[in-house]
Amino acid sequence: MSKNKLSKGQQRRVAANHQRRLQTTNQKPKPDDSLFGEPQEGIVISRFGKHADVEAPDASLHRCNIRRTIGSLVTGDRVVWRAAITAQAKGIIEAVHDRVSVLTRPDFYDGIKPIAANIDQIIIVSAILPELSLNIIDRYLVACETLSVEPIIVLNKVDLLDEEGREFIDQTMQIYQHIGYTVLQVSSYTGEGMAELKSHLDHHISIFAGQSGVGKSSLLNALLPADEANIHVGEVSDNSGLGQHTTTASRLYHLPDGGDIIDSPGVREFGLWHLEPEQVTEGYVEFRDYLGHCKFRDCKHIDDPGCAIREAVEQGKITEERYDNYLKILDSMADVKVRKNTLETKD
Ligand SMILES: Nc1nc2c(ncn2[C@@H]2O[C@H](COP(=O)(O)OP(=O)(O)OP(=O)(O)O)[C@@H](O)[C@H]2O)c(=O)[nH]1
Ligand SMILES: [Zn+2]
Repeated sequence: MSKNKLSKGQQRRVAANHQRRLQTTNQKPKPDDSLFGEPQEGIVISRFGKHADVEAPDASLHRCNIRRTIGSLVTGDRVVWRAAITAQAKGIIEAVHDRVSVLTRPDFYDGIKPIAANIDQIIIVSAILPELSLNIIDRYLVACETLSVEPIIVLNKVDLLDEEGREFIDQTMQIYQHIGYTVLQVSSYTGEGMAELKSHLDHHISIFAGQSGVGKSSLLNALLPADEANIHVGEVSDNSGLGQHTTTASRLYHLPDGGDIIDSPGVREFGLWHLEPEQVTEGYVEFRDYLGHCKFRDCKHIDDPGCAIREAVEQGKITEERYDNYLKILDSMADVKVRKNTLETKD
């Protein structure tokens, strides 16, 4: 046997070593264990780009990198992470726990984008200024029902109402109270109704949803201690009547009287196009008693003969306001679907 040649046994060992090396190099590089502390639990307070701020059980805040294997990570996610040994370095988030709930919004390019995780209550903020839109409230309610997240309707800026206005609002809001929803009338200016709002936020992770300019930031500022309350409040521009989009990054705040609030710029309007019309129907709580009683099994509850829902509307058991918005929601969904398809075929 020549000196340069390997015996069969040596060749096998070399091949086996090579294979082992290949296997190890194919694995994702692991962070150097010596640079990080022990794995611990945490909650994502804010997520931006490639990083996230994680709150440790001792309430300290740590900027972290995110393992590439983690699919999506948003404010409110519960994670397993490890702090960096050196103070300046970033920690690393290694795993995400299953979510109790996830709030999403449609994205023309990415399909559906998560906005916030583990919320158990959505505060639908509305106001008489810029406008009181029952249609938008109904859209949010359907979204809440679909997500199985508890909604609370908060009507802000009641300081602007005179006696007549208050009567009108009381009556209008009864539409929602009659079908079992909690409605709170508040003013972030005068503090009216704020104690009741606080008590509804305790023990929950909530998110404020609502159109620009209804006063979401102002409410949050009023709920937080003065040194934390630096959320920018926008001016309602005179000509459009709509506030500017002033809130930028999504963030979780602990409230001094208990409970957490996630403030997110991504929830100005829930798109409902990724829901099926049946889900909108199911999202109308007061329809539930009548579903299954229509003449036709595939009744769309629009203009079908023998529709139990329409009959209930005619008899005043379901309010016309809610039913009209139901039709509008279905209509707008059809619109957006067409827009989305057009965009997709262009690609
Ligand atoms: N009269 C009155 N005005 C209020 C009240 N709360 C907020 N505003 C005003 O409403 C405008 C909009 O308030 P914001 O808190 O910026 O509204 P927002 O919902 O956070 O708006 P975006 O950040 O654009 O989504 C500001 O001019 C506030 O001063 C209130 O209780 N009463
Ligand atoms: Zn029907």
